Amino acid sequence: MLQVDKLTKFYGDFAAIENISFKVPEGSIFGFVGPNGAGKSTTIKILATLMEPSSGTAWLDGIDVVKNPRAVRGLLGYMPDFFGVYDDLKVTEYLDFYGASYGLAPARRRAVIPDLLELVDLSHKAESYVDNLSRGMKQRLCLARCLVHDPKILLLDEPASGLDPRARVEMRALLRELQQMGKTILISSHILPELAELCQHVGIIEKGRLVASGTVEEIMQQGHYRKVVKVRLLSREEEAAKILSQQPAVDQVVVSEGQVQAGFDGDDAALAKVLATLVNAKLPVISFGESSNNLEEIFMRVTKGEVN
Ligand SMILES: Nc1ncnc2c1ncn2[C@@H]1O[C@H](COP(=O)(O)OP(=O)(O)OP(=O)(O)O)[C@@H](O)[C@H]1O
Repeated sequence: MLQVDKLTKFYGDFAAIENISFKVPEGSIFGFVGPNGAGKSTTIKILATLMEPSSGTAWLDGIDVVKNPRAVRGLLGYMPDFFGVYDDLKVTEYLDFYGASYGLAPARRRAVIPDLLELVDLSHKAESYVDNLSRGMKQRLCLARCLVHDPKILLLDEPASGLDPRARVEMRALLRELQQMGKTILISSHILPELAELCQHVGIIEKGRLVASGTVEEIMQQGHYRKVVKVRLLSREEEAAKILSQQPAVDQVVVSEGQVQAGFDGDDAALAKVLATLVNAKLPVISFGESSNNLEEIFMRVTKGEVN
């Protein structure tokens, strides 16, 4: 469990973050979303004990990051948003170096490194020089490095930045695997749809302030966001649009690009009734679902200052 309480950080007179509070339940993935310069890296560096806050604090597994940074370090794995240069260091040597830094005995390091390389799919690169790896491979190696001491909590600052679509999918799969291994994960990103799919909880930060946090569902309730429902049909879209606009909790029905889209303000049971109505009218429905871009829509509205 990770708990952040009224965290504030000034650089001189400038407040990079102000009064940030949120909780990440044990074993869950928390998406920390915000535009460039919003204060994500500053927050993560404080959690990683690399920087002290001006006020407020955070607890990792109940341990205060300000009062007891040494104890916290053993619990966390931190992946920064950029890499250093590692001349003449092979992949295995790199992990061995980090293992030694964490105080792992040589025998333990020899046992753990092949497992880590297998986890991040780099076994075939064990004897390659780090500088010769592709960007995606370097990101995965950096993730392996965070895991060398088997931390409970991972703080990942834009782990998918600069990756191509395939490498992003692979990174997501890897993060899911780590969650299944029981890790609690905080991941920052501005790639919103991919976070919506991966994270159970999100926090949206803008200009140093947390403007929304909770599950995507909770954020939608807090801000009175409507869901967006999309329906694809073989034909008779106009008829479907008419039926939809007569349903309670449905508004702003539009037909575009062969599908019907509508705003919807209700729970899952109400949504199931809407689908049943379309099917009972014998409309040829191919697919019916909520927009996968909900988080993106929320983010755009929240950071435009339309709410809060
Ligand atoms: N050492 C520093 N001294 C002064 N200002 C800083 C320092 N580090 C960061 N800032 C400023 O604090 C604000 C927050 O920066 P931070 O790096 O935390 O944002 P971020 O959300 O991680 O952005 P990005 O996604 O671009 O990394 C920015 O305005 C940045 O310019």
